[in-house]
Amino acid sequence: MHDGSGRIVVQNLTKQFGAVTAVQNLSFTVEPGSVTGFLGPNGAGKTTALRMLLGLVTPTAGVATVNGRPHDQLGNPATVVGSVLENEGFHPKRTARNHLLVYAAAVGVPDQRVEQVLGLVGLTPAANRKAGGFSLGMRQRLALATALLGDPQVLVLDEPANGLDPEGIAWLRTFLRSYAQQGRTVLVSSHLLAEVEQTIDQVVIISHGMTRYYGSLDQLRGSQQSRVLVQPADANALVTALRENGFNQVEPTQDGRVAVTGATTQQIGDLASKAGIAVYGMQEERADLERLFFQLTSGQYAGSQLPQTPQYQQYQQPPPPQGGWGGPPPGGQPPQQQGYQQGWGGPR
Ligand SMILES: Nc1ncnc2c1ncn2[C@@H]1O[C@H](COP(=O)(O)OP(=O)(O)OP(=O)(O)O)[C@@H](O)[C@H]1O
Repeated sequence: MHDGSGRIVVQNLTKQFGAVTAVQNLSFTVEPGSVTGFLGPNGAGKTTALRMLLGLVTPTAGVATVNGRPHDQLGNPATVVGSVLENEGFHPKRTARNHLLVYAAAVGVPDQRVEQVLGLVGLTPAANRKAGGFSLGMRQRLALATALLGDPQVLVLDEPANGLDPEGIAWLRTFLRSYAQQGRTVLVSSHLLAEVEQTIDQVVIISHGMTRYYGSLDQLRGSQQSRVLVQPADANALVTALRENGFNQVEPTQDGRVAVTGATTQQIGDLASKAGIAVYGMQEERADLERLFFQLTSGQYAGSQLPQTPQYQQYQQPPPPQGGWGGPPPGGQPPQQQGYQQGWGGPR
């Protein structure tokens, strides 16, 4: 059984491997009922952070808890947190069902649970096949089935989309969302925002072992000011009219259009109509999340300091454990930038 809420709290977590600081003062909170992406480029410190959360690596400083307790104080951890950290080797000659039966006995759940988890991950038809002949995608499903044996409140998955075909990714997306909708906590790492963008609602972005941003994906998206590209009959007249009405972020483009930031299509349309300027089309540019993700994390490869985009201040304090998804720290403007990360395998 799981007690408490399934909340994950990471506070000032640090891991030093000799001269290498893999994780540096990392703080974030993951609330139940949502899918949270744990994002960062390769080497950002994702796996190390997840391993500390799962009690596999001892922190140099700081603490990571589930339901307010470090992993080693969870009692029977398999019933609280299920994880898939890396592509652990399954015994190649053992069938999927037998593999699960062995682990079911180890975590103290009845054999019937094996049939349930096989069904949950869509592996029932392959239950009697040997894991040695499985594709990467099937091995990932088997790893997930193993993590689900204890019916955990919290799921922690490191790069779960690796090796899955588009159908598998769509399946995983639906599975994780419905898992979270049951009030459970899902934390999924990835180094590709696009891979998890449609699955997650919350995001923790790390780079250089530090949190760069955490909060809602919508808020991150909303922080990117979108532009409207307007095709008017008279570009100069529209620029003048917009500026006269207080819209100063207005630029004519080389193809005769006008790029407007900070105004809605309705505001622009109304204003053009009042000024008697015909408008033949308007196109709203979507916020480019990928670009923002790159901006937040690229310093890692450039060897530079944290990006200092004005609207992203360096994140200083973890938010209080309660009060939703971290979001920006109190008083801060969204999104907050701080210092920074990710695998699959069976139970520990
Ligand atoms: N056992 C270890 N000994 C020394 N350095 C380590 C060890 N484990 C990780 N590191 C280093 O810590 C940093 C973070 O590694 P980590 O594997 O946590 O990053 P990651 O974000 O998971 O990367 P990836 O996406 O490539 O798996 C890297 O520089 C890595 O080389």
